[in-house]
Amino acid sequence: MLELDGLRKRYGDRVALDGVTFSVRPGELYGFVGTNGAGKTTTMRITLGVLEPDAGTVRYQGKPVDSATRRTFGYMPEERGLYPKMRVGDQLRYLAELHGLSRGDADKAAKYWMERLSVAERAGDRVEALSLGNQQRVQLAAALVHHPAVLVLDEPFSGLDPVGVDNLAEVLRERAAEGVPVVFSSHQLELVERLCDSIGIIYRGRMVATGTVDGLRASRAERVLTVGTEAGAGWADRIPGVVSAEYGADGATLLLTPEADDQVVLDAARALGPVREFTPKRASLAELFREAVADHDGDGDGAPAAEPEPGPGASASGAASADPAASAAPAAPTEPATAEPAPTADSEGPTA
Ligand SMILES: Nc1ncnc2c1ncn2[C@@H]1O[C@H](COP(=O)(O)OP(=O)(O)OP(=O)(O)O)[C@@H](O)[C@H]1O
Repeated sequence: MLELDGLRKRYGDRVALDGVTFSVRPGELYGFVGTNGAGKTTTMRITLGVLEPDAGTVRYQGKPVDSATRRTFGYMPEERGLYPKMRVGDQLRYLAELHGLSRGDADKAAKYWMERLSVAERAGDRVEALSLGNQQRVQLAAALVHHPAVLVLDEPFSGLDPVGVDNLAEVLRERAAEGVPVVFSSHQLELVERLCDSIGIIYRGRMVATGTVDGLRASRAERVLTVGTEAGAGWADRIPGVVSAEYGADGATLLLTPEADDQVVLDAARALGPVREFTPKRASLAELFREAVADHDGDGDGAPAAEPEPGPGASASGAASADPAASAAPAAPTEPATAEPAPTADSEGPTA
């Protein structure tokens, strides 16, 4: 199990993380979602030891994570970053060897992941000659090539075409099925809802919700029910637990408290005539996300607070989409895929 416990981080005066706690079980696919600037990248960088927290611990299998354990993790950083001048196949073999694979195993693993992620034809090309989407696939291969025990991926789906999205979703499901804890961040909430066992929502450096989507649905403040009936307006107004009701020609849309007994509502409607429809509305993750964020929004306007501009000295690497439901464009590669030293042969290393 991967456990993040009470992570805190400030950048100057800005509190980026304010006690981030969640855990990812073996075999669990965990979707980490949040508004821009909420703290996802900071959390992931701390998990991989690229950044030190001011407080808090990251544990794997019950022990604080050290650099040896981190070498067994697969990480896809938000800032991307492959060696632009290095050829795709050489790069993957090199990274696999850096993580301890023998030359032969590194070669096999590089070939396997280039096939799986559909970049095998580009094995001999320099990374800089690839389209951004294909660079992204190579970046994913780089995170996967050493058979990681844990996967931490910062917006792995951004910039992929629909085939690439499906391909990666299948790979992540497979890794999870083999018992790997997988955590990834994304602004594509429909995808996260479809794919993930558990979800964490971070807002302004705090976890505002975590659990399964069904669990989050069950704990929401209100439920929505559509009732198809010819009973006239006002029939549901006095039913205990009905917060509000909207009446139309085909029936009513009711807002219920979590404790309300929907069977009481059904009985009341049936007493007035036939009921043709009785449908609880399932909240989408996008709706749950907006509610969770609005509940924790200090200005009380129900809309997510805008991310303030970074202060002097802030990194520009947080560039991403402006909307939680939109996908981010991948950044140009700038740094190596791991926190390892730059290669010495056949490469000029990462550009600054
Ligand atoms: N190097 C830095 N220096 C100063 N402030 C920083 C730095 N990196 C991040 N921050 C700030 O910390 C907060 C969290 O940023 P972080 O990049 O972790 O958010 P995020 O959830 O990954 O955002 P996005 O979805 O936009 O990628 C933001 O307020 C950001 O401006």
